Amino acid sequence: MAPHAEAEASYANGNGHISSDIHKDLFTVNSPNVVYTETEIKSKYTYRTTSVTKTTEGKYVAEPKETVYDFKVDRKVGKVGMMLVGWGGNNGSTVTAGIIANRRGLVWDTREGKREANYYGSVLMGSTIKLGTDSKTGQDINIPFHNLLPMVHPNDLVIGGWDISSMSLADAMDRAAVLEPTLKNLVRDEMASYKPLPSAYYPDFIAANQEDRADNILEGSKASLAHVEQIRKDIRDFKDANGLDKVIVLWTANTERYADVIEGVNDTAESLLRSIEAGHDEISPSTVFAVACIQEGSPFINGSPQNTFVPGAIELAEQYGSFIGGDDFKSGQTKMKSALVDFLVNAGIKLTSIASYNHLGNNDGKNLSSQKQFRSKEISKSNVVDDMVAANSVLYKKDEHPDHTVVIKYMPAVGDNKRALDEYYAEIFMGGHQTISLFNVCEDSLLASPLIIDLVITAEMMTRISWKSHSDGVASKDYKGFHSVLSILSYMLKAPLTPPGTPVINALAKQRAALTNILRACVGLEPESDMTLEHKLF
Ligand SMILES: NC(=O)c1ccc[n+]([C@@H]2O[C@H](COP(=O)([O-])OP(=O)(O)OC[C@H]3O[C@@H](n4cnc5c(N)ncnc54)[C@H](O)[C@@H]3O)[C@@H](O)[C@H]2O)c1
Ligand SMILES: O=P([O-])([O-])O[C@@H]1[C@@H](O)[C@H](O)[C@@H](O)[C@H](O)[C@@H]1O
Repeated sequence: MAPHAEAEASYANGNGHISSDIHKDLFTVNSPNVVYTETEIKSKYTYRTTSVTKTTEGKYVAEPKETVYDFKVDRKVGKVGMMLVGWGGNNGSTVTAGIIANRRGLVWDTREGKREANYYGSVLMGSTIKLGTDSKTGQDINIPFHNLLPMVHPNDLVIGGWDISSMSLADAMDRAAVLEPTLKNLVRDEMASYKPLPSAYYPDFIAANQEDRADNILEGSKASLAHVEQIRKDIRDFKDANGLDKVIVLWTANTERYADVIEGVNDTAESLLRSIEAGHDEISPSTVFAVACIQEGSPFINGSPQNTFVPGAIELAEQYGSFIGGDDFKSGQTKMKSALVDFLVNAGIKLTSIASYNHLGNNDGKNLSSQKQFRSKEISKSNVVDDMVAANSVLYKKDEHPDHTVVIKYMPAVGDNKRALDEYYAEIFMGGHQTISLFNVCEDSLLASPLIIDLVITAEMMTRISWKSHSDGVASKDYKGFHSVLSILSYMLKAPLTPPGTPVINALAKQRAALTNILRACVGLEPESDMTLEHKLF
């Protein structure tokens, strides 16, 4: 029986697809540095970098460096829960319906004909990576990204969550007006059975125009230990009720205003916990969720632009060894920007102006029509070019950067189908100019939902990867997890959160390469190289 078919027989879990360790069935790495056991993949990996020193004459000395790591991957994925904050929103209801449709292999009628459930737009479920080259023909061998390591299949995710709106997921799906009625009707019964848990609602953090939705809230309009404990209990109850091994929590609720970072209030783990107990009004619902998840040991990801992870929250995550990640899904206009700016600047074209306008008519747009909430989004949408510009001292003097403006308008008529209009203006050879004008219709929730899946799958995977380093040829004693701040998630995010003091990378290609190559290293494979010397040196 073909290995894949064998896998089908041994892993089909009643949903008609292979779950658990798909990796084991598609490829193995034949290397003295990689060991497979029933429960683990262990690899010894040499990380090669170049250390650069500047001389007194202003020259550089480049020195190749090697660091040896041991990686260990737990092959047992287990049963995974995904709890969404803002579950009844456009993204929350859409991703839930999408997973149900995929799990059941649904096909529905549309004006353009029949459509099948898919995971398009998910980098893990919809794209491939180059495993290597064929030993005989030299041709690239590309495999589905999700086969690189054991990953939870989204069809297996058990979904729950919270919302300040009490609407069932079926009614929320109708309110969202994202999916075709023919599809909605196929998932309606299951969606109607889903009811969001009541949530923490502090009116000052989101637009006043959201108040009419807030009929499903916990008692108290400011941070409190009671809210933290209730959220922790909700996670435990969800885990117990569904026999889960772990729960990943993701914020897809409304964009909040920025919280002021205040010494003695939220600048340290201790001050943050004290402020929550005191009901300080500068502690946001999203930070309360982050604290609850950190203390419960559930990875927490922020899909919105606000500064949920105030310094105290990051310190708390480090103290607990819990994973956090964010901020703000990178779904459409900004995703395009992070690819286009990378291309232009790295082609030696001097981008001098970026005008980003968009209008949309969903509830997110309604919330963003309030200045304080828009400001959170403006920040995350504006900073995305900083690293690419700063890296090119040929085009830009120190602190020089393109003009960059971000405009978002609320236009109810277009609903979830955001219209993004961008103009990129650049200087080219000998005083010439290049003007690129883009009109990009982004069906926002259909672009964001696959990112939610990628963020949750990756965060879960990181809970099963540990490492230790070698010094003078001797490996350190114990394995440990990656840093609490999961910067590996940056490909899916506009404003990637990184460990304090480490650089932020926004260039889309670099972000995907980091995700790919870190996971390749976990099975002892070298970084993906497009040198193809084998096709040049012969
Ligand atoms: N393409 C995209 O859709 C995209 C891209 C990047 C970021 N985002 C961000 O994702 C978030 C969700 O987007 P959406 O289109 O689903 O918005 P939405 O307004 O449809 O959904 C947000 C949901 O959160 C709920 N909510 C608000 N405060 C809450 C709280 N304290 N606790 C629990 N629930 C709460 C609301 O009732 C609503 O149901 C927004 O912050 C948005 O900026 C979306
Ligand atoms: O990801 P992206 O398309 O650049 O940005 C989007 C904005 O253009 C949109 O106005 C906002 O409502 C979405 O939440 C999202 O942030």
